[in-house]
Amino acid sequence: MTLSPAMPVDVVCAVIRRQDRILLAQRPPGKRLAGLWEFPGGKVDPGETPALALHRELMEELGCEVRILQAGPAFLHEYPWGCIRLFPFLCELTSESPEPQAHEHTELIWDFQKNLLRPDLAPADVPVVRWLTDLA
Ligand SMILES: Nc1nc2c([nH]c(=O)n2[C@H]2C[C@H](O)[C@@H](COP(=O)(O)OP(=O)(O)OP(=O)(O)O)O2)c(=O)[nH]1
Repeated sequence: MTLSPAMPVDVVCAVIRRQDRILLAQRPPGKRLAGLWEFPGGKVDPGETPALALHRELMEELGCEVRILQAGPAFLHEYPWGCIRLFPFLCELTSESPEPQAHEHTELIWDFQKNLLRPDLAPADVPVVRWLTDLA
């Protein structure tokens, strides 16, 4: 008998670009992947589109507003606790947006795109960085 794999959890993330830097956020203690760096975002709620989820999560986590420049392909990643389907969006802050603040993360950094493949990046984000590199 073959078991059907569990349905992946849909997660959106924002690659927010400002000049040649990208915003990275450090996951807080007590959460899965604590201490690793990720692109801000989160789980898509039932009935929500990925784009709506992105705007909601960014307002909750960072208090900022973005314009979506490009939607990437969805990337599947299997963690020991389950599978996620990650929808990346290349974005920029809107001209009226407040500066992003870490409401839920330990720290935020604007890092150069060439530095994103760091060893402490969330593993599911590696293909997102490759997608970004291929866009350039
Ligand atoms: N937001 C975000 N989540 C990511 C990224 N890469 C990655 O593996 N994830 C994972 C971490 C979480 O398991 C899940 C997103 O969940 P979340 O951020 O909404 O909430 P959470 O930490 O409470 O999730 P969890 O511990 O319950 O899994 O996707 C990323 O770049 N951004």
